[in-house]
Amino acid sequence: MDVIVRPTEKLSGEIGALSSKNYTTRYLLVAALAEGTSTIYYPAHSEDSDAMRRCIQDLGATIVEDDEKAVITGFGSAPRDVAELNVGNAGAVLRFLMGIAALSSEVKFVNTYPDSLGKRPHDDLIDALEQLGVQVEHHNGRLPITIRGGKPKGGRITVSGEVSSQYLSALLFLTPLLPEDSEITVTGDLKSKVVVGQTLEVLAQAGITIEAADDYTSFRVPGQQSYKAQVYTVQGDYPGSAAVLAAAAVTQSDVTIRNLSEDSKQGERAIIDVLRTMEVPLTHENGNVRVQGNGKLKALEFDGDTATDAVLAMVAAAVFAKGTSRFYNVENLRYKECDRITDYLTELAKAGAQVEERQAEIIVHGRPEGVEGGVEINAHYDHRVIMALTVVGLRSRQPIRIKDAHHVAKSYPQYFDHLQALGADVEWVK
Ligand SMILES: O=C(O)C1=C[C@@H](OP(=O)(O)O)[C@@H](O)[C@H](O)C1
Ligand SMILES: C=C(OP(=O)(O)O)C(=O)O
Repeated sequence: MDVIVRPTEKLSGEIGALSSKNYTTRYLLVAALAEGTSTIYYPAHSEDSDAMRRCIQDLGATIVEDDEKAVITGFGSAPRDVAELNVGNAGAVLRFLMGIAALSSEVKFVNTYPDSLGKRPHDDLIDALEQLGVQVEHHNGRLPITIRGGKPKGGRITVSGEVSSQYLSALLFLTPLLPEDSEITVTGDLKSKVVVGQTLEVLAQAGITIEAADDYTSFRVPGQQSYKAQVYTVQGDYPGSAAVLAAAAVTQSDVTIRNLSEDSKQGERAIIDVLRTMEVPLTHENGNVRVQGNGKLKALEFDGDTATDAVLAMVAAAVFAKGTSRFYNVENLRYKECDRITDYLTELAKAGAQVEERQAEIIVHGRPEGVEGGVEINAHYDHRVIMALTVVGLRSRQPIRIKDAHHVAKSYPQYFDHLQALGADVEWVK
């Protein structure tokens, strides 16, 4: 399915934020790793969170769900034997479960998105699991991957943080269940460090003790721990909401998003400060973010690694800013659903944006006068490319057509419904 995005001058109205993807995947996982019954209020419903639901059920968890909550009875430290797991296109789900698969005798992760997740590297996690004596069969560090657990004991593990924080998070979920204590040392410059804070927050809520160095370069994890069954509530999602806020910022708008907590550990809450720095009129009170956009934005410089999943939305806003914006420290955007530097900038340039890439930077020469549009966009299987190009399309002179826009459902299936409710001229077409 494609989406046609037509120029839209005004957006107004109020929506509730979607539920956080990162917290949903984590709560589902820790609930599965507990032996009792946990309740998760307001879990996300999207392809990635459904992938975690499907896989933990395959591994022996039961889930009973209604509109408001998921009630999960876990398998504890003993996942059921399963021949294959299919994580769809979900990177975090894959990496977290590669860790947990070390508790099973043999699990094969299949490759259903050869042109997206199938291209992403997992070498650093494979290397760390091998240090625990786990056997891993892989294709040059990529899917399909078979993990043969063989009862790892724990001990000293070194993991690189250079490419993704998800490898470290995977080890933090696994090691508390091992018979011996573990010492994890992180080498290189840890990317997406803030997301590790979300992992530690959820582990603590699940009753797990971990001693973390302040800079996250080392962790001491006592072994023989057990995850406690708990009641969790999923907060609103900043990365997805960032795209809606960017849309409000580039149009004449009065848009409110509810349920975005001011003290969230999501790094992508930086969208608020970024838009403020860009001089977008905005308030954030009692979890309500209200943007009263006038279409005028000022360029900025920003360390993108602190808000990795909101960078594409920020860049889309910068396309219409006065001046040149620079998003630096973003090399790991190259290892996501697509190469979010080269592929994304190719699509932005097609739409008429003036952008430049460096190995670890995105540079945007803003065009306050708008861009031409009138093109077909390749989504590159990437929900965040789809959301960000939609923002650009709203302020293009000619409509743009985003091919295969259904991949937005990886994290935000209701994205276009939300935009339509705010008055955006967007339409699904076959
Ligand atoms: O741990 C997680 O849930 C995630 C970590 C981040 O990935 P990287 O650590 O690879 O940047 C983020 O981009 C992804 O959407 C979710
Ligand atoms: C990169 C993302 O997800 P993942 O790494 O879990 O596939 C994302 O949601 O933008």
